[in-house]
Amino acid sequence: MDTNATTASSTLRIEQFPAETEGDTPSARFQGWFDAVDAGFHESSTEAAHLAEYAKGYAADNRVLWGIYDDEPRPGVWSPDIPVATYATMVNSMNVGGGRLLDAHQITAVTVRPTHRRRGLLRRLITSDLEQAARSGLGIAALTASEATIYGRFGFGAATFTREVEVDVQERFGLRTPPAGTVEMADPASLQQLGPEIFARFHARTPGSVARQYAYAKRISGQWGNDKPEPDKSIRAAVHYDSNGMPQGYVSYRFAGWSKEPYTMKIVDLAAASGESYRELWRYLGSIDLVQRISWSLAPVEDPLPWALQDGRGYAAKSAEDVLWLRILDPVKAFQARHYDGEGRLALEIVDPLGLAAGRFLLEAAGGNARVQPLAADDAVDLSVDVDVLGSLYLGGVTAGTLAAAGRLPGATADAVGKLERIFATTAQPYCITHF
Ligand SMILES: CC(=O)SCCNC(=O)CCNC(=O)[C@H](O)C(C)(C)COP(=O)(O)OP(=O)(O)OC[C@H]1O[C@@H](n2cnc3c(N)ncnc32)[C@H](O)[C@@H]1OP(=O)(O)O
Repeated sequence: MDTNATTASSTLRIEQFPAETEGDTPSARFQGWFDAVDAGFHESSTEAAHLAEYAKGYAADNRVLWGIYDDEPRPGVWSPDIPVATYATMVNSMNVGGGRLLDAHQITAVTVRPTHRRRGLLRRLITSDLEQAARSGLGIAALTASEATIYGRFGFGAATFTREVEVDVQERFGLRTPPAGTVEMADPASLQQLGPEIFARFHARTPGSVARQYAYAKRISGQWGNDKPEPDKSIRAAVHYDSNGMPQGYVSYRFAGWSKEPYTMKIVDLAAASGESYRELWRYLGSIDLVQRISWSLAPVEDPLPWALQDGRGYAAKSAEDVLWLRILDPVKAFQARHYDGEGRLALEIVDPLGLAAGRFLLEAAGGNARVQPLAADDAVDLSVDVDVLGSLYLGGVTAGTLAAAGRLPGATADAVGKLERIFATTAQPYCITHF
């Protein structure tokens, strides 16, 4: 795609391209694009030698990169090969309950140069991208947001949350359940292969989980550090095996250093294919000597751990953070894909400022499935819902009653809110430990 757009000072051109490498070297276009992303997120410029690794990973993810280029920069301005705005997309599966997976259109690497902000460049990129994604048949779009105030206007609502927790692992630490299986320390490099295998089973059983991009296996196994694709020797790892000797969970972690008191071990990544494995990994973490606290920034909001501990007060929940923001692109596809714990029949109008999901629909849920049919524009409906509010409701991370109390369902009767709540109610809180 090559779209021209004129501003007061220059002509801006939009390009869409894959992460290309020429042999072992990333293309000049990729280098310029990456430079702009680094600047947008206030990172140091990535060394040329590392770019090839990232380009390889982005190619494996099938990322589509977008750049807006200023072809007529003033003299002395940063190279015209470096875009004034960046944007990227890829498609990965999302667990939508009941073990069902739906492809999600993921948006990432959104930056606009300070000199070009608030001129509508993000709006231009995201509206054009969402239209393309909807046309290509994708039912839902997803992103993780740097700020909570940006994406609601484009139809995204916060849908999953995690908590930062600190667990006291001194004398008071202990689990109520007897040990099951064994936990072994592992060569972190083994997680390059084992990590994704176990994660795939966690993904299959966890509503809200999103499949992971290439970099994850590298980072959890210490082959890549957080800030560069070079080995991170501080990473340690352990694997839980069930009583049949099958690996069921892993944790990778690093020590926060002797200058930080209380002495703290930080979880880098923890994924378990069963509740038992989750508890056993914590039993292991609690047994590490010379450590007083385990910290984890991605604990589930409804964490079983404090209920598994003999002393639940050793578990301190700190801040909560939104992770996935969802945007319905195709209501029929998205709502029919989802699993339903609730039942009911609801006629709803979707209000969508971008028009993509707008319309009236009849949703009938029973036996875990829903049938969704478009209605005529003048058919009666139970209530109107903004598309960003539906994004928040989609996985059951918040109830319609809570959103009504927050004033996010204006004009809806208590009866209609009740219907909406019953249909979308889920027994499990959605949980996503994938950032992208
Ligand atoms: C998925 C991700 O990658 S999240 C990462 C997002 N990127 C960052 O946080 C990096 C730093 N920030 C930036 O690069 C830019 O400020 C961006 C990308 C957030 C916004 O880009 P811009 O081109 O300035 O946005 P644009 O001019 O298209 O604004 C569109 C609308 O969003 C609003 N908006 C843009 N940024 C923000 C913000 N940070 N907070 C609140 N509102 C915002 C604008 O006011 C405008 O509103 P309106 O249409 O109602 O008038």
